[in-house]
Amino acid sequence: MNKKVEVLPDQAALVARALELILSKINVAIEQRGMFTIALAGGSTPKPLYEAIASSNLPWDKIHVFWGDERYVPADHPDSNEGMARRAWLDKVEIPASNIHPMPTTEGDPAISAAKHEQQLQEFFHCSPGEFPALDVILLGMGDDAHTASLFPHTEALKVSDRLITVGNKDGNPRITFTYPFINAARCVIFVVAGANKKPALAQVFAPEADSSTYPSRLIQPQGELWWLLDAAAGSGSDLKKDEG
Ligand SMILES: O=C1O[C@H](COP(=O)(O)O)[C@@H](O)[C@H](O)[C@H]1O
Repeated sequence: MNKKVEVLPDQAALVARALELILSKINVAIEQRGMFTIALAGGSTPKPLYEAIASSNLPWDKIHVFWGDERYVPADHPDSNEGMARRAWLDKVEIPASNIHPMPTTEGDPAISAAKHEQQLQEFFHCSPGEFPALDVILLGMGDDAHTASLFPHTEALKVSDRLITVGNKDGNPRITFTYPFINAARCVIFVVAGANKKPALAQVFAPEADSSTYPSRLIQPQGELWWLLDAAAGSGSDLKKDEG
């Protein structure tokens, strides 16, 4: 793993740096493999980043978009991660509909939806059950409880290591989420974290010893690059262990 930590002065600088990094990964992936695959985060932090990506002139037909987690609601629900990304980015650009790969959420049973998406991913990446394909970029946020994607503290999803997709649990409400080994198979994982409320969780995620079940973002140790992009409110003044690898 090659880990880099950057603390940016404010949210605008955070968005600009994340955009720069993603654009460079798009160029490399398309040059080397002819397409770029990215999984998006939900929540509030990435919205301005998605708006910035939408303003970029990109080869949309070569870009495939997935989600790292989803709330178990239809895409037109205000809580939907897919809905947020569509409004901020995907509805504004000429990306083919077949390049957008949302997590299914309308089957009435989250376990069925998770299994369906697992199969969709296996078909897209031409992989067998038990294989973990590598996305070019997985974008992640982190909650103030140190959850990432929908891998919440002390939930069953944290124990799932034989699948790409599982059912998450946020205070009794189901979510659909990438499993941690699937995230760890990525070529590049980028955390984008903003706000002073994330500071205590970050200190535990970066501590030499702490419990991964209590602080699930600790499980994210990808084979490829790991970037932690923090705004000053989240990252300044902390004794964060910086770059490794
Ligand atoms: O519920 C979620 O929260 C996390 C963190 O969101 P943020 O608004 O605090 O950045 C997010 O990464 C995840 O995708 C989302 O479903």
